[in-house]
Order: sequence, then C-alpha cells, then structure tokens
Amino acid sequence: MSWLSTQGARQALLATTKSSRAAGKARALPSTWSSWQPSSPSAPSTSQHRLVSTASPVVGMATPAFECLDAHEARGRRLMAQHAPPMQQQQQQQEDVSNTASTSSGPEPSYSFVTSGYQLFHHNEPLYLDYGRVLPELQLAYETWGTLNEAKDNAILIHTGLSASSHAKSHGENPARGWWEDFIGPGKALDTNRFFVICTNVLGSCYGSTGPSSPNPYDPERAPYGSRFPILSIFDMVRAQFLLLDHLGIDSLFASIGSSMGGMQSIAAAHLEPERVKRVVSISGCARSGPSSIALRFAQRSVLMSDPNWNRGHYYGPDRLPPHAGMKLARQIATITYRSGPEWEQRFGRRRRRAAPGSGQEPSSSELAPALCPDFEIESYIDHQGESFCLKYDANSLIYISKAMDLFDMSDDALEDLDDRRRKAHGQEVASIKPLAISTDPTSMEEALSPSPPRAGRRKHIRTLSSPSAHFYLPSLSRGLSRLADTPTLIIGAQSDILFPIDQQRELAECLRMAGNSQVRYSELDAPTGHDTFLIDEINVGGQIRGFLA
Ligand SMILES: CC(=O)SCCNC(=O)CCNC(=O)[C@H](O)C(C)(C)COP(=O)(O)OP(=O)(O)OC[C@H]1O[C@@H](n2cnc3c(N)ncnc32)[C@H](O)[C@@H]1OP(=O)(O)O
Repeated sequence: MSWLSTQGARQALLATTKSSRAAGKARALPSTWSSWQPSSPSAPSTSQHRLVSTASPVVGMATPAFECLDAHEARGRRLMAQHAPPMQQQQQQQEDVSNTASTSSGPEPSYSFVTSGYQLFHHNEPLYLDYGRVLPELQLAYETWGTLNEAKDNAILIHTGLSASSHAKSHGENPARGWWEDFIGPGKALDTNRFFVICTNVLGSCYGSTGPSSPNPYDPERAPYGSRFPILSIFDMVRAQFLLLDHLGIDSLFASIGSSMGGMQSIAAAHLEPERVKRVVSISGCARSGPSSIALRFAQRSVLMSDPNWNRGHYYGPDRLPPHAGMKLARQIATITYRSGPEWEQRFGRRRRRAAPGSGQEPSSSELAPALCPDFEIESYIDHQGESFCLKYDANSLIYISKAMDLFDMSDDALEDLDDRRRKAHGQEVASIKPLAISTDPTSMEEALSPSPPRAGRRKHIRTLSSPSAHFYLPSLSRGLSRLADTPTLIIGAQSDILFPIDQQRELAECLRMAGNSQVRYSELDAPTGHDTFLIDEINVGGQIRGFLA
C-alpha cells in the first residue's frame, strides 16, 4: 500500500485524536476563561447575561456586557501595574489572573520567559542588507542537537516559521517541549544519532536574535530600534545564518530544511550557496509570495499598526504599553490562515460556548441568547489563540518578518533587481548573486502549463497546472531557481493550506524541474490541518523527510 493510500486513514485517526484532545482541553480553559471574568463584580458574565436576557425580555433594553473588550482594558491595566511602584503592584497581583508576561525595563514583556537555554553567536561586523541598509552588528540565538562529526558534514540547518524560537526540541538547558519536538531526536525524522541539527532564531525576531526590540547601536542611549530597524529580506536572514555556520566551521550542510517562511529560507540558502547546501526540504513554503498571502499578512499588520499603543513602532520603555490589543487581533486573523474550515467543522462545528467551567450552569442551546463577544466555540478558540499570543511575541518583529515574507520572490527579474539594488547600495562590499543563464526547455514549459493529465511514467504526485494565464511568471520563476538545478529537493505541501496554497508547492516543484533539476520529490498531504500540518503531522511530514534524508 502506498503512503498516499494510507494517508486518509492516518489523517482520520489524527483528526479524531486531535479533536478529542481539543475537546478535553476546551473543558479546562483556565487562562482564557479567566480573562473573560467581568471587570466589575456587578457586571454579569456572558452566560449570565444570556440567561437573564432569555428569561426577561425587558432586560434586553440594557447595554450588554462586553467581556471581550474588558479583557483588553484589564490586560493594559495589568501591564501598567507590573511597572508600577511596589504597593500598587501588590494590589494588582491579587487581581492578576494571568502570568503570561514578565517585565524588564517597562511594560513591554521580556520575551526571555518564552525561551531560554539557547546559545548566542555575536557578529561584530556589518551585515549589508538587500534593501540598502546596514546592520552594524548582530547576534543570533541558536540551539543544537546531536554531534558534529569530524568532517563537519553532517549538519542540518532548520529554518523556522514566522514567530518560532530556536527551541525546536527540548534539551538539558531547556526541558520545555520544542515546536518540532517529535521530529528531532535519536531515530526520529531528523535523527540525532546521525545528524548535528541546528536551529536559529531568525534575524528580526525577539527570542535572542537581533531585531527591532534590540538596542540600536546608532542611538547614543542604545534605545531599541523600533521602526528604525531596517527592512529585511529572506536572503538577509539566511546570510546571518551562514555567518553562524562559518563561525561553527561548517562549510557543507547535509540539508537545509524549513517550513512556512523557513521553506522560503531553505530555497534561498541553496540559491545563495548552492555548493554548500547539499539538500533542500521546503515544507508548506513557496518560491514567490502570492497576492493572497500578502493580503492576509497586510491585514494583520494593519490592525496591529492601528493600535494606538503601536505608536509608529516606538512602544518600548517605562511609560509605554505594547500594542497588545492589535497583536491579539492580528493573531486571530493569523490563526484563521493557519488551520482550515474542514478541520474546524470536525472540531467545533456550530457549537455554542456554554457556561464557564465550574460555574454550575449548563444551559441548553435553546437557553443561550446570542452574544456579541465570543459565542460560538470557534470564536472562543480564535479569541484564545489571540489572547495567549499577544504578549509572547514582539509586534515590530511580526511586522518586519511578515514583510520579508511578502517580499520573497525567486523570479529571475526580481532576483536581479535585488542584486542590483544591493550592489548599488554597498558597492564592492558585496558579491553579485545572479541566477544562472539557462534557457528553459520550451517543451517542458508547454507540458507544465498544459491542462492535460500527466503522461504515464511521470512522477505520480506532480500535477500539471491548469490555468496558463494565471501562471505567466513560471518561466521567470524557473530561471530564478536555476542555481538549485543540481540540488536534491523535497517539497511537501498540504492541500488544505490557505496561506501557502498547494498550487504554490506544485509550481515550485514544476519550476525546479523546468530549471533542469531531475532530483525533485514532491509530496501532497490531504491533512485537514491546513498550514499548521507541518507542526502536527509527524507521521506523514516526518516520514517524508526521513525517506529523503535516508
Ligand atoms: C507563518 C507562520 O508563522 S508558520 C507557523 C504558524 N503556526 C503557529 O504559529 C501555530 C502555533 N500553534 C501551535 O504551536 C499549536 O500548539 C500546534 C499547532 C502545535 C498544536 O495545535 P493543537 O494541538 O491542535 O492545539 P491548538 O493550538 O489548535 O488548540 C489548543 C488550545 O486551544 C484551546 N482551545 C481549544 N478549543 C477551544 C475553545 N473552543 N475555546 C477556547 N479555547 C480553546 C485549548 O485549551 C488549548 O489552549 P492552550 O494552548 O492554552 O493549552
């Protein structure tokens, strides 16, 4: 039986397990539900409000309580109080029900509570950036697993999604589960008996690497960069990672593996240094950010930037609050792009939120009056995702990194434009990196653009693209990928992904093939878990990686 034919059964099992896990978790929702407690003891809880309004229509004249809005205000007060004099702090601590943020110099949380136990690489020389600016110095947080062999050729570099830290897997210095815990370890897909696995916190982030919340060396007081931080490209992020590899003495990477934004980086790494990168795995990534993904990220940045606390990027310091409400809303939008409708149908359906656990109230659905704050279970889920993320990540990092994702385009004209721009800005300091001059084979191009079914003998999982007019850029994209022509590449995508739609994985595979790469493996998963499949489906995603690295 092929892996694809067992896929449905595996996914069904996975979905059932996850849905029962989620149901179990949803029954015990301490942090989320506590954030919905009314701000004043006299205000009714949502469930009370519903019950009262059902029982007595006259009360319908009253203004309802809006606990979801109260939660933003309470969070703001809590953050301010954490920076207040000790007396006030003590008072606030009694009210405080959440411990999501720890503070440093001001209400802006110190993100070190999210991750610790990483190593730091300092680079005290300038990094010349694609969009013309210079970072005079930088540091990268990184973690490693396994042992680097004597030849130093067994290293695998993992590239993360937008907001992940370097903590991909637990270890002695930080026993917390990592974001790819089940993929890394002895005998796992990234087998640490064989490989030396490295994961960095990306340049621009806030988990130890240089980003907008880092001190600005150009500022006499070394105040954080804020929006004075330079625009970054995906290539800049990879250049910083290569500096770390230089420092570790690694000239040859066994593989460059990335998911989501990391999928872009894995491609970018092989483009920048094809001789150094021996294999590429790109999971739920793409070779060119499409307009729909750009739009989804723009919407997130827009709500974030319209939070008055964002203050044009300058919210660090004792008298400021971070844009926590904007962050929460941005994360809500992001979560909608990370999962899928079919998964939520299975997991939440149209179920309404019931009474808070432990309240003793279990009204039937006919007793539940509609509420304007989270009401359906899916709403409370989205609300919870926003709530639990809004102080875990720096808003400016989200803005800068998501912008770098939008700018990513491996088309040859876009790469040449970037190259010219960089050389004009930095002159002799930088070397030119242009796509190789290849002439794309017109027969294979025609075949790729043809709506006809694949010929017998063609790789089973590669499908042809059906709408030539929508894919005018494919020849340019395949030329842009020419430096990867000799790199064995695995591409994995999920059919339910709406952020990096499956068409983008198919076109990446097709364009590599058109660029002359005869070592492309392509795998399409029918998991319902959307973009997050790469975090969840260890069996299929991990299985594909294991096979490719064997
Ligand atoms: C572009 C990029 O950034 S790429 C990466 C993008 N993706 C992410 O960043 C996703 C981050 N998410 C994670 O890491 C998740 O934990 C995953 C994907 C690993 C696992 O997901 P799942 O196990 O399905 O759990 P999921 O996060 O969906 O839901 C569980 C949480 O929702 C809560 N929840 C579930 N149902 C409900 C509900 N109806 N109402 C309120 N809360 C709910 C659970 O209590 C649990 O809360 P907790 O995390 O505080 O314990």
